[in-house]
Amino acid sequence: MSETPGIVVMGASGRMGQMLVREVQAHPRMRLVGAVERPGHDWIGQDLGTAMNGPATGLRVTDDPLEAIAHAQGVIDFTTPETTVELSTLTAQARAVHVIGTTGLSDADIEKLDAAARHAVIVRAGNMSLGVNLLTQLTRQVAAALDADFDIEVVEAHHRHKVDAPSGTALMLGEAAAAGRGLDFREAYVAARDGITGARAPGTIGFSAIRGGDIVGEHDVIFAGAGERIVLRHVASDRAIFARGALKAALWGQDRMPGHYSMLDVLGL
Ligand SMILES: NC(=O)C1=CN([C@@H]2O[C@H](COP(=O)(O)OP(=O)(O)OC[C@H]3O[C@@H](n4cnc5c(N)ncnc54)[C@H](OP(=O)(O)O)[C@@H]3O)[C@@H](O)[C@H]2O)C=CC1
Ligand SMILES: O=C(O)C1=N[C@H](C(=O)O)C[C@H](O)C1
Repeated sequence: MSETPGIVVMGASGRMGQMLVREVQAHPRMRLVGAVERPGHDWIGQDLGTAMNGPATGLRVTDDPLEAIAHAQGVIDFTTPETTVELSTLTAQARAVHVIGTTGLSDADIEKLDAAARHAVIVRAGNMSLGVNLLTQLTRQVAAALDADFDIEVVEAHHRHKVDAPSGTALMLGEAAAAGRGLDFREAYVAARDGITGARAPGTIGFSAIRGGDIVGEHDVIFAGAGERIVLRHVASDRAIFARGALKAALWGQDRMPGHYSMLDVLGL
């Protein structure tokens, strides 16, 4: 294994992309070897540091992921579902660890990632933070401990720019609750209530999404019974928690067997 793996950041100008660039640059056991943006983006051809309003780094932003990945051991990708799926074939060819934070992936997208993971290491999670991954385990335990009289609802809040709902984290928490309670997640899933919905169906898990301002990410798992309510909550106030998890995943993935892993594998939870 390389002592200091070379890392490429996809979507380098994004909210997560810029955070990831800073974290990789500051990491004592990583080297930033590439920064990729979409074709036509203003940053293409610019020095990455200058584009980020800082000192020059000598690294130019490219729109050619293949060129960027050629000499990398890891790619950290918080972009869009289309970009992530296309990239997975390139990372598999290059045998680079592909760390995926992108959410909003369809079942068909995930099947394509499974195919790429036959040849390369993919670590994917809708939330890379330690706190949320621990919360999934707690959610599973609480769902298993409480009887079916406790209705399960997941409420999430994010900034106004977020394009997918429910969030990837909400889905992780809902899946954990379904597993704990022995429910089929797809059958239990209820994501929208509007108008005359009828009374709440037993055995369902409801999802509600709030969008506004600059909320980084907040998630409640509510277990609502008769006369009492348990609320498990995670509040993210700094995107660095996601970036640090992603860096940990990129290091953990070095020299692993090909496979489609999660942050639970990385964190040993
Ligand atoms: N798993 C986790 O822990 C977390 C996951 N996320 C997820 O990460 C994703 C990104 O979030 P966020 O950073 O807020 O979003 P942004 O829109 O700020 O960033 C996405 C970046 O990807 C760029 N991009 C789009 N297409 C391509 C392409 N073909 N090649 C290279 N770059 C491309 C975008 O460029 P342009 O804007 O010009 O299109 C943009 O700069 C979302 O799915 C979000 O839900 C976010 C935080 C934590
Ligand atoms: O888009 C975001 O910002 C976030 N997305 C992830 C999600 O969909 O859960 C993780 C985090 O909540 C921030």
